[in-house]
Amino acid sequence: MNEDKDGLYKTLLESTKAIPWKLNWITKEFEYIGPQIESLLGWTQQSWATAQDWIDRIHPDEREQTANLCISQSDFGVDHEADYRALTADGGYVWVRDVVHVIRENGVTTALVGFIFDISERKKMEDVLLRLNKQLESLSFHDSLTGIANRRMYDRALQVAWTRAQRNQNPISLIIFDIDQFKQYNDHYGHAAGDKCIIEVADTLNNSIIRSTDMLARYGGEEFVLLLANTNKNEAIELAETCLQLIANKRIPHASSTVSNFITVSAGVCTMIPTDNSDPVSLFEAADKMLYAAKQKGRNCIEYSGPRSSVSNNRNLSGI
Ligand SMILES: Nc1nc2c(ncn2[C@@H]2O[C@H](COP(=O)(O)OP(=O)(O)OP(=O)(O)O)[C@@H](O)[C@H]2O)c(=O)[nH]1
Repeated sequence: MNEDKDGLYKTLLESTKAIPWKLNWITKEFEYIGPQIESLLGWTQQSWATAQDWIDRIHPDEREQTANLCISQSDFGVDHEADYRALTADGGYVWVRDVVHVIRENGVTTALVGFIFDISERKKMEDVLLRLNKQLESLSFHDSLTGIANRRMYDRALQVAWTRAQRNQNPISLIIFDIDQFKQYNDHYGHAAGDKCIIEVADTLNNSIIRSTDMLARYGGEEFVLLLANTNKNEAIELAETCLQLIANKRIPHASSTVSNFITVSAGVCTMIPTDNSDPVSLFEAADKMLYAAKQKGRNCIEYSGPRSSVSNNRNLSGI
């Protein structure tokens, strides 16, 4: 009767997808491993003699960590599980999950029994999801037309840069650029040409960036913001002037402009050293006011509040 029962259990265990095993924790020798292991990894049942065989067949990247976890948990008598890549007989790897139950006698671990599950499909799906999530995250922070940062990313970057400037009492500058008479451009050349023009202006502005802490974003429509951490007023004005010149150099025809025969932009510049209770929105509002002033002044120019600072420029502005 007992033999029948044992036979039944063995048949059941050996017909599951999960691979059963038992390891003597005193001798560190395998007492049993299901025959399914051979179809999963290619190694024969007999080749699993000791715990070392198991350790040797774990991918080197997670070998030490997995073995250490298993040894310490087993010694402490704690059931555990581990995901790792198991070496196949032909030199490949398969992602598996090992679920381990610890058997103790009088407070001493005597054996481990466990199941090995093939989780390679799940891992593949996880990789795909991870890649998709990364893509999605990147898309949600980038403008789809120009590929530069979008307003969402700008808002986040501004918050970080503002807090840092507040803490270190450094100047922070913002330049808002707006393409002049862009409605007329669209009306004259069509919306598709308008899109191309926005891309070219974005690329040109982006090329003016020389510090890793500078960030250009498309704020909306034909409006761009250039956020400049640790940049004083003089430096920001000079950079804005460089940008206007770089765009003029592109000589993008704009036949219906009353300002020039080519695309021009206006810019508002603002620099602040944040005080304790100041708000980053105030930086944008002040720069926007200056942009409005530049438009009022006739466009294709830069406006900033107050006199130019006398602090010498230490930004290595790109040549024009
Ligand atoms: N092609 C294209 N046009 C856009 C896009 N976003 C906004 N626009 C257009 O940009 C134009 C902006 O027009 P306005 O805000 O009147 O400003 P403007 O004509 O540039 O005039 P000023 O700013 O005063 O010089 C509108 O005609 C919008 O339709 C876009 O993604 N692609």
